[in-house]
Amino acid sequence: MELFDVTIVGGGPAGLYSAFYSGLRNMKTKILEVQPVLGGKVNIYPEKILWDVGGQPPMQAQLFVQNLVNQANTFSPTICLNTKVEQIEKINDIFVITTNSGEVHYSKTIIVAVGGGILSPIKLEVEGAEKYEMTNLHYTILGLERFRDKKVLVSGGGNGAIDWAVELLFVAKEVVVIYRKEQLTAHESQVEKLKKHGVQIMLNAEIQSVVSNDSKTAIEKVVISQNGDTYELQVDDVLISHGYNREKSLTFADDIQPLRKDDYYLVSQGQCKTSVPGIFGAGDIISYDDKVNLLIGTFQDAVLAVNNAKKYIDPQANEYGMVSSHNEKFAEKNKELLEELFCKTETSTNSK
Ligand SMILES: Cc1cc2nc3c(=O)[nH]c(=O)nc-3n(C[C@H](O)[C@H](O)[C@H](O)COP(=O)(O)OP(=O)(O)OC[C@H]3O[C@@H](n4cnc5c(N)ncnc54)[C@H](O)[C@@H]3O)c2cc1C
Repeated sequence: MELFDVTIVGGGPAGLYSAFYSGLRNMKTKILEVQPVLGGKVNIYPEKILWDVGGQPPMQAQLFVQNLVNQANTFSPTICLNTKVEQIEKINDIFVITTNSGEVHYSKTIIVAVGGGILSPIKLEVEGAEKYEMTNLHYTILGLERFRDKKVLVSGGGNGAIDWAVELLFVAKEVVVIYRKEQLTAHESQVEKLKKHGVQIMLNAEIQSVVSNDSKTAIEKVVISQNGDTYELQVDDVLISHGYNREKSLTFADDIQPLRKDDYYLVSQGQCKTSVPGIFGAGDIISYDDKVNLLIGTFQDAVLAVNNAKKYIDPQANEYGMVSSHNEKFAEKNKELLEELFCKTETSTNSK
């Protein structure tokens, strides 16, 4: 039986930063992630340019994930992909974690970082729509270039849909947005951008059916109902952003049920502690007053969760860790990085 100090359930931003910080605090760390890749729901929007992560230049989400994964690997945690945690129980002070394949993992503490659970996009409820998923019906943007000079219909009015519509403005020939409600619910500044570009926004509107092209391989027209009327719209591509179904996969044994909100989010008892000693939470899964689910918040949660896990294992441990970058663990790495930097500066000076 290999016993870990911390087992992190979920390899999204909260889990990845927890792994980094846990290594910094000398804890033997493991990440269990259900998907074949790390990064969590940032993988839903790989092309999006992130502007709101403190101190980071604007960068595409896929690069941000790569940076997070590299940082998480700094102290070489054990990482198990394709591993869905199904049940957590506590036996003789050790957490016993069972996965979908029947494997069992053992840990002194747990950090639950499962975000919104296992997400899958809510599909377009139109007969036969699924057969166009291989061609021009999309539930995410994987490569903006694909939409160059196309007429794209975006269905949805929340942040996800409107962020995509704004990105498409730079490549698509035309963007049309339809939304079933009276008002778009996305950030005002993004909605403003659409309006400035003269994007057609149809409210109180829904896709009623789709009409395929002659070869029946792709959607050619979309039939839209709006306020009792019906319209046909010629399209090249259809992008659906109707939210996500969430699988509440993770269960806890009866004697270690953390306090939950809405039967799902773990209610924070302060400092990312849950109501069960030894189980901590970080990122979108943890709920407290005025919580905003953003990337920056996941990092602070992760630090608190890890520091409390450390304290749980070793009550004598320094309560708040240390100013991270002053940690002596970086001394050797700093030397290497500074030498590299010095070499680069020398080479560029010599070549002038
Ligand atoms: C469309 C969209 C755009 C966004 N844009 C921004 C933005 O511009 N700026 C910003 O700051 N934030 C943005 N966010 C929010 C940000 O992505 C989240 O706050 C962040 O990803 C939360 O990280 P997390 O690690 O808590 O959860 P997640 O990213 O959800 O990661 C949780 C991980 O846990 C795994 N998991 C779940 N259940 C299990 C299980 N039982 N066993 C094993 N693994 C499991 C999941 O597969 C996933 O990898 C956006 C979110 C969305 C949906």
